[in-house]
Amino acid sequence: MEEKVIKKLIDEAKKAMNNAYVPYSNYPVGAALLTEDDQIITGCNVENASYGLTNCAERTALFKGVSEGIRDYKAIAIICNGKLIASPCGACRQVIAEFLEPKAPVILANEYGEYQITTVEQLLPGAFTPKSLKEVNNV
Ligand SMILES: O=c1ccn([C@H]2C[C@H](O)[C@@H](CO)O2)c(=O)[nH]1
Ligand SMILES: [Zn+2]
Repeated sequence: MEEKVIKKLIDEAKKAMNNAYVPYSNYPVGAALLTEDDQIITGCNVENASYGLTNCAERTALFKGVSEGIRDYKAIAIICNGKLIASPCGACRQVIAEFLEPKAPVILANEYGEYQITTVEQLLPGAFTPKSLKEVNNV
């Protein structure tokens, strides 16, 4: 990926992180998806007094995009506050694997602009995906 695009995605994820609704964890997270046609869709985590209803930043971004009719994504950047480099939870890894190719880059960043790049398949090896169901149902 071009450095310029990586930086732009991290920047947009950071802006989304500033909208995080995190009164319970105080742990804001932001995500930015790059669509196949080079649009950027962002999301933040949205918590709830009923804690288990919290929606992570990654899933917010994906559900926003899909609900707007966008299904093809080529990369995602995830950022969290502080020095720690972001790491998506298990639920988000599964949802990312639904919509991004196994080799798609996943950019994990911290607030200071430091980042590392991994892939969907490295985050969730042997993922259960739409392809798994296709082979069984022969569709
Ligand atoms: O990948 C992750 C991991 C955690 N969170 C959120 C959920 C919750 O609001 C807060 C603490 O778990 O961080 C995300 O948004 N994305
Ligand atoms: Zn998550």
